[in-house]
Amino acid sequence: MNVVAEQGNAGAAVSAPLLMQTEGLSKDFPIRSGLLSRVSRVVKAVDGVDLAIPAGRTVGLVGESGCGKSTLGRLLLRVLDPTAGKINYSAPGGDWIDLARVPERRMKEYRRQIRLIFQDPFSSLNPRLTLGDIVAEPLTVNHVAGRSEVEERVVELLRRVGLRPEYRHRYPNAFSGGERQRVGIARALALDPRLVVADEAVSALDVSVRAQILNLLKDLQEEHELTYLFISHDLGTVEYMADEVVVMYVGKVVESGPTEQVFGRPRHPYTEALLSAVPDPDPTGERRERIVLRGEVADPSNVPSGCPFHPRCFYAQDRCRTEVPTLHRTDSGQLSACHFSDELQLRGIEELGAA
Ligand SMILES: Nc1ncnc2c1ncn2[C@@H]1O[C@H](COP(=O)(O)OP(=O)(O)OP(=O)(O)O)[C@@H](O)[C@H]1O
Repeated sequence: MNVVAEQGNAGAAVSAPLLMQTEGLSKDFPIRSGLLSRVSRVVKAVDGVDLAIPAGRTVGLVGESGCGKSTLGRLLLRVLDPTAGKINYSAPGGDWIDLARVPERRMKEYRRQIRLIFQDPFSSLNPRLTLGDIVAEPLTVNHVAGRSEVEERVVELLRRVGLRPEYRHRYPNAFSGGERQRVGIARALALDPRLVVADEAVSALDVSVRAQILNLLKDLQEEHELTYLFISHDLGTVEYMADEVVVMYVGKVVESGPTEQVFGRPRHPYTEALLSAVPDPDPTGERRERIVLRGEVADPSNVPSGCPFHPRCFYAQDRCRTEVPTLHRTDSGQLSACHFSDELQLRGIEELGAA
């Protein structure tokens, strides 16, 4: 196992110690049908993923809906149990622990260190709880603070995320989307985590509110040396947030590397197509050249032969239909799972007209 991400996920020197590194991580969902409930097909939601997350950095995880991003995020804190693979985690004492093999009763300790932020932090919460109760819940459930201390911590957490402490007596329905997400962040921070998995955390917010929340996440990262796995289908947001980016297609990583490099000069046709679909920030500007993604994301229970992207790829050759490409280092340093990664002249975000 690499303990230092000299080459990141990635390519260019990142030289930060790793906080987490998965090896061959996979998650199958068996689908049962019929009277006897037999397994009729298996959805390969995450399929052999090696993901390196450097400490104190942000790794962006992108791909269309259904590519396995959320499943991968949930595997990291064992909300879901993996079917195969390792989740190597650098614990506070410096030991490497394979979270995939930690018994469920011991996961509580690690789930304090790895927290999840959702799109709607209130969807699973009791609407009759006040904001203060909601932020306090991780503290009381984990018995990390006494009654009076909890109150103090809640006030401090609300301040930290830019909410007025007196809001703690109010109920969630009194708050805007941005305020609700600030509460979600306060809850995630309550236990002083080391890794935060943010799953579409700003996707439902208006553009101006989204920018405020992204900046808050960046400030908190600096203050608390946080590490983020930032999951989003919005490449513009990922470009702003992430040091490194990992592109997933049908459960597999198809490209990864430093964000500037991957978005500036992609080495996989799927990344190029995703970039061409980023909305143009200047509506009066020249129309962006669009590489329309043909068809739908492949069915993860019936993955096409050869390269899983070949039925949608404009550059596909015979070889792509039969031979599965492996993730390899390209001549520019990033990783790509395209047979023709070094030959194709794919366009980056500027050439496509987004910058
Ligand atoms: N519990 C489940 N049972 C069966 N299939 C599932 C389950 N959870 C996810 N899947 C399937 O696994 C695949 C990956 O889903 P996942 O939600 O991880 O993708 P995603 O990239 O996060 O997309 P989205 O942004 O829409 O959530 C999809 O085909 C999805 O239908």
